[in-house]
Amino acid sequence: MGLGDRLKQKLRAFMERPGTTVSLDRYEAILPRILDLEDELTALTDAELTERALALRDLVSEAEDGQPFVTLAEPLPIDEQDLAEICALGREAGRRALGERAFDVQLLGAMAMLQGNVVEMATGEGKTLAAFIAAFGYVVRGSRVQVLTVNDYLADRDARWMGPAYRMLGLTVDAVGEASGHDERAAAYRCDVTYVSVSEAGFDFLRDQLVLRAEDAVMPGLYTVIIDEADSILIDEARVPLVVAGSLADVTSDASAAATLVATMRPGRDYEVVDDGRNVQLTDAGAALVERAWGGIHLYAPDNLPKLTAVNLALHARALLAVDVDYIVKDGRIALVDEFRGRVARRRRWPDGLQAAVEAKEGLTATDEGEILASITVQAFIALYPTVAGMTGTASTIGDELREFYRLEVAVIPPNTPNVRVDEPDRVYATIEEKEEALMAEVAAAHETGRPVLVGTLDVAESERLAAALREHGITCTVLNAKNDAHEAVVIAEAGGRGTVTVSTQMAGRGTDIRLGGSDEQDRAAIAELGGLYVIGAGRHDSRRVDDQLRGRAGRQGDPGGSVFFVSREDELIVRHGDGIGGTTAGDGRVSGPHVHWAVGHAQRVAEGVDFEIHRNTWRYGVLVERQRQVLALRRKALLTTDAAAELLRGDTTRFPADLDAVAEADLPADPDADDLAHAGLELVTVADRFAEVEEAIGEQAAAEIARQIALYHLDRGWADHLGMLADARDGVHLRALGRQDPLDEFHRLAVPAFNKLLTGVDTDTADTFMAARIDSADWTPADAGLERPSATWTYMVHDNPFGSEMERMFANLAKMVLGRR
Ligand SMILES: Nc1ncnc2c1ncn2[C@@H]1O[C@H](COP(=O)(O)OP(=O)(O)OP(=O)(O)O)[C@@H](O)[C@H]1O
Repeated sequence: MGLGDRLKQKLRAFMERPGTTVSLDRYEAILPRILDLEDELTALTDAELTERALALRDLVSEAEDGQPFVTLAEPLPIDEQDLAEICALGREAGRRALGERAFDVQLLGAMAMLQGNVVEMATGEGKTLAAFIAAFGYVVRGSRVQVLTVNDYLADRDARWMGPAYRMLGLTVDAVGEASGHDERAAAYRCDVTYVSVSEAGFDFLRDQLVLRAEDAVMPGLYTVIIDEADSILIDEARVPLVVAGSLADVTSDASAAATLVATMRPGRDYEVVDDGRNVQLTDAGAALVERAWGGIHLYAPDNLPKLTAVNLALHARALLAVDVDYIVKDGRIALVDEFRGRVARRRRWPDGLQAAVEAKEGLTATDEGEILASITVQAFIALYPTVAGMTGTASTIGDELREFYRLEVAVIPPNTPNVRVDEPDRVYATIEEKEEALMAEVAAAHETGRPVLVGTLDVAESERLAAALREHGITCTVLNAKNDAHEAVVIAEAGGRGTVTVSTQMAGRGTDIRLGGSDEQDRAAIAELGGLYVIGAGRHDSRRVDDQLRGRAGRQGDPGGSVFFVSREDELIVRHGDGIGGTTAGDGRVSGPHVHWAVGHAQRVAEGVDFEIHRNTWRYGVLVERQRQVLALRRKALLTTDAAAELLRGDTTRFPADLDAVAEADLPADPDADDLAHAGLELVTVADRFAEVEEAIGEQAAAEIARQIALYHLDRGWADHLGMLADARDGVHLRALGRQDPLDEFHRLAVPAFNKLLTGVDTDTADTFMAARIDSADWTPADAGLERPSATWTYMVHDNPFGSEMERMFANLAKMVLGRR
């Protein structure tokens, strides 16, 4: 079966997937038992309640030879009785300490999370409290818990907010943020429950992989993780590599010269945008222009590869990345915009020189990208936790991905109060202009009545354009986007007020709590009477989840509300994946017909299918590297915590010359072996003998420490080189894919022997360094032999390569073939 057939089969399976979710029957049956227990618990004093929770923990200790508060590699299993007891205690602590008694649906959510599921709970249904109960449950079953959030703010907020309830149950809790120092981090991770953003946790994990003394690591290990906004972290960010980079990289580039040159080029003549706007290539005329401008060079000569790369990157930056869509310029820096959240994506960079190309395009100073010292994708990082649970408002459409990539199931929790929001069918127009005209009229009509309106847009530029148009129509509105996020809290607080019109990017779509009647909710009843918040989407996103999150801003906790999306045939999603969508067009541009709505949904499903395939494909590349990383991590841990390096030297019988000065003077062939050395009359000594001498001179412990530091240096150096090599190999492999070899097989053919060489290389390099050095004091470090470690200076996330590949185009065409036209 060829690659194409395999892809076709997979895509078909994806399109025909069953939407199964976890049954809640079992958990519902426990609810009465929780009520009974609750009666008992309300009679206790606070101190007695704490005692009761601690008694649960003691059960684990007893099972583990009476050790107090043990942390197990995996939590003990949780049966019905445990679930009931945990939920009753959690509910009671929440009621007393926070003034919030968990609703039944929150308990269902907590129980489902305690069984290692991802729960879908609608906006405002109180996921924070449900997660607290689940976290408590995992701790009393012997685990430590990290609650992963999407940012520092939420980690801090939730740890503070839930803190009193945890403490009432005898648990310790803390948060880690970017500003936390080393000792604070170490202490926070040793609490029973730690709230931390996924990036901070990932960076700490990576930095721990680079420490030179075991006691400098901040994380005591990875146990249970509960993931907030699970779809966002597990799917949208899954492919993002977290990176720790060092300062020794050589940064010379032609970025700025290339940017100047490319700015003079004309689209169509000098370069072409291809693949539905996902790729760009130089024409012959363009290449000739570059060659002339750079003094008659031959651009495609191997020596000029760096120049060709610089031109290609500059073209990408110019033609495919747009300011106020993909990034904004803020305070003299490029800030990437997160496509799913509409926010500035903090600490994100484009990979492989693209960042520098965009900086050059905007006339900014290039920021250093450094050499990658350690790296892990979000998905691989999450996979390291033995126990995973999560929660989000939108999980049911990604059940398959969660199952395939994480072996997680989704439990859909019903809302506490039924959802009465009215979701109208999409309104489809022929052109963007007609669509926006109709959207204006819809906003104006709703605004006239005083009903609050939230207009959702796809990017910063669109939000600004629509806001300006609304103002021209005499409608006052507030804009919320990555550029003016400083006033977010105020804007959101008032977005549900009478007559308020808010134009926002996806920023308003997740985690924002829009209250009817504005912050004081004074007008609440009247606004509810008007129909509640009206969400109007200016276009559909590639992912249904983003649209659903936007809709979810209306109709929260049983409020009235409404939503509708406006779509045009010219929208990017429809152009790329919609196949025209059919229908007949009325005088105002409105398109109608039996298949129009189906066609819009179809375009979105194709986009999602493409994304899934790319995710799966990048993951296949990542699997091998991740396995290598794990092997290396074990090796490193052994070096760090045992005297493995000293053992190695002690047992090494390779002979080296005893007197290094004599070697310089001896008459030797280019690459001498031991025989050559002996022949030249040099005295030889084995590594083992030399090591014994050094031990004698500076003490066993000091010698072992020096051996350790040399080995760690070579291991880390080798890994950084390996990562660099793999990145280059991947690019090369894709070129080779055109030559019909399976690129993944090719990649493995390169990566496997390189890694094996790395592992053996560490041992020989360690011996070489040791023998070449003159170690006469315990203070000796590898830096004395010129082996400088790059300091782990930067942490960042690599932004998904935005420009398309052969692969993506292929998937999109296949998806269309598989789905067919109706
Ligand atoms: N059992 C409860 N009793 C009373 N109030 C509650 C209860 N549970 C949650 N709340 C309140 O509901 C609001 C929403 O809670 P929370 O922020 O946890 O929701 P969420 O599910 O995380 O929403 P989002 O999807 O917007 O993040 C909060 O103001 C919280 O205090």
